[in-house]
Amino acid sequence: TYYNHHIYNRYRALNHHANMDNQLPPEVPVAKEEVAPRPVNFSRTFYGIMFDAGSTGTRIHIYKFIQKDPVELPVLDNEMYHAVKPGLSAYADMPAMGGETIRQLLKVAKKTIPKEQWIQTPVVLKATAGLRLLPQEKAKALLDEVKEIFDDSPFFVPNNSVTIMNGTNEGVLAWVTVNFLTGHLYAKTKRTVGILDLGGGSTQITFLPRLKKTVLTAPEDYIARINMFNSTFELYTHSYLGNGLIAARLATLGALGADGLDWKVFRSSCLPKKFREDWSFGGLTYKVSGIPDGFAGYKLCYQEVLRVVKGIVHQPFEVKGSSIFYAFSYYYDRAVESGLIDGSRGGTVEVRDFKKRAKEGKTLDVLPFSKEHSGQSPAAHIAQT
Ligand SMILES: Nc1nc2c(ncn2[C@@H]2O[C@H](COP(=O)(O)OP(=O)(O)O)[C@@H](O)[C@H]2O)c(=O)[nH]1
Repeated sequence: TYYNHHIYNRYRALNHHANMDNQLPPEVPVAKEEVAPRPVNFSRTFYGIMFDAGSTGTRIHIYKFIQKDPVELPVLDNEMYHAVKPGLSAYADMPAMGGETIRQLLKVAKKTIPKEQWIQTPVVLKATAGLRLLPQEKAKALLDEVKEIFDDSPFFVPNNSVTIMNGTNEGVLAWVTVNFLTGHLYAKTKRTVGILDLGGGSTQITFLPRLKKTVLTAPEDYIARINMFNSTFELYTHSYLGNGLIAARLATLGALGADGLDWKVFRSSCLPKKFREDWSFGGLTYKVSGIPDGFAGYKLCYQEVLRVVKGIVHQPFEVKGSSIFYAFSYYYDRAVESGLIDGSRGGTVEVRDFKKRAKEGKTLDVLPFSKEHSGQSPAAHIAQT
């Protein structure tokens, strides 16, 4: 989850109907319309600590804001970022060790933020698919551990500061972020861009439908209503849990949720015949391999992947046209890895470009959306946010 200071303030005005679980610190002043007397030399520096607890890693973002004027919005002055792997969910059976990763990351915050600011600096952790995929009691044990570490820290811990963010909020916030950064977020905006976020455990699609039919024919819980600029936006959004890149690969191998992990080897024609590795995800280790005496390649792999996504992918008619989507996270990583885009500049691709690369065997990757967007594909801007 990427936070930007303007968005951060805009979130305050954003009344998200779908149970917005984001807790905002009370310190951030809301811009007021009325003109206040301007104190001389008013300048305030403040910080915020945001943990993104993803399925493949935990990241800390330490934001420094400067507010030069009490009636102006604060400006983001700096962002400090640090990440650890694996993610919290890898410690499903040893929450104390999971908590230790958070303690280590908080050390970075202590080094970055001046001591006198600690007590008013809010610290928040939002977990995504990794924890959503765990049994409830294991996820809770991890969250409780993190909460204790936050409470022991010198930072300000708001209510509900350690939670699992739901998939709807994850998709909606990514859409707000990308549209803000690309300059599409303003009153009565019509020309917005969609987002495709491929995480390790889940994948999100969010866009502002142009056709009323899209809203009317979508499953009810795929439509999120958010209030911005005194109007309501009806967004199409869905998070496919278990269809992030890593989870979908394991599902393709028939390994996700399987027993006998100690002795079973999960095989797939998506992997080279002689391939053999141990893969760890969500605290479990899976032995995976190609099919040594069988075949490997696009066609067979495609059939395997199809079995995983068949019947679960909702395909709104309007995205089959020439819609623009910003694709990031693993979409970006895989596009760079397979040579479709430049790693530092990003680029524009069509879904069929991924398909072409997969056919050429340039990448081993499973593409959960390859079926959905086949044919007339929307252009995707692959962006690193
Ligand atoms: N664009 C962007 N990608 C990120 C950020 N943090 C993590 N990622 C990417 O997210 C992917 C991993 O997703 P993760 O958060 O572990 O899985 P999730 O729990 O299913 O959302 C990788 O491709 C990371 O490079 C970020 O701040 N910005």
